[in-house]
Amino acid sequence: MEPDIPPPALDLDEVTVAYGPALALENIDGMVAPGEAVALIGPNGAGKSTLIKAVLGLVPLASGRITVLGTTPARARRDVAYVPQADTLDPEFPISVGQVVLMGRYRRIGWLRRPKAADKEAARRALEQVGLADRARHRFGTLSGGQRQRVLLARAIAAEPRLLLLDEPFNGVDAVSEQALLDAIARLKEEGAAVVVSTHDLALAHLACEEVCLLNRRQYGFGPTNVTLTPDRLRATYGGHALELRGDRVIVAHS
Ligand SMILES: Nc1ncnc2c1ncn2[C@@H]1O[C@H](COP(=O)(O)OP(=O)(O)OP(=O)(O)O)[C@@H](O)[C@H]1O
Repeated sequence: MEPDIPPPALDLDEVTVAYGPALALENIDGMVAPGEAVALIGPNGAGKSTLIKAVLGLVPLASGRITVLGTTPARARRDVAYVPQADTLDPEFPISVGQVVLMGRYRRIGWLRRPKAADKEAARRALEQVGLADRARHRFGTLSGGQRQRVLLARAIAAEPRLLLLDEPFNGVDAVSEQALLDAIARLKEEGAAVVVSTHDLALAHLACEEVCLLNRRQYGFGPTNVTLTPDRLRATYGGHALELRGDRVIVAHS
């Protein structure tokens, strides 16, 4: 008998998305294996968030196909976690850090059931993994932006995802939070989860991602980071936008 080969965590097949008459994404093609991370890199408005929303099944495709964990985005949803940009959760919302993380369990336990001891333990461990175990009782809104981002990552970790989607998680976070985020991504990959991260931070792509997808409505490259993330390809992707190149490595790309 053939050994069972796990399906790709994510398979993009000629993915095209339109908002009315305007194409936001055109013919995006690529694959992410379990245990691997891909960085989505491109200027503002390139379609990175749109691609993440399409993988979540939140925007319809004009053509092409997205397969998540061997099935449709809607069917795979339970095994997919999403970390939005930290400023999308109202910091004034009167909820504790522990409660935010516990929300990650609800897709598994159902919104109407009470969390069990195992769920609370999973939430506690997730918070520990992002280095914020001592903040469980603090109000979410009292944390710094970087700490809030880590809490949202802990919520995603608590969901035990097989595919994790992160939308610009390193925007404006402090060095400690950045390292905590990198460590948590590394651990998830070790456990076999795949990670998709949209970012402007090219150093992060080099550090954490085996693959990159260069995006500006259409695809300017999708492949192993060390051969795909070249200055020439980046210039093409960013068009007229400013790039900061140090030596032959691109450290920061502004847009
Ligand atoms: N709901 C929408 N309706 C119409 N157009 C949209 C909608 N959402 C995004 N767009 C447009 O689609 C394009 C891609 O936007 P998207 O937010 O996916 O880019 P992005 O790469 O994530 O940018 P950013 O880095 O600024 O978040 C942009 O031109 C944007 O204006």
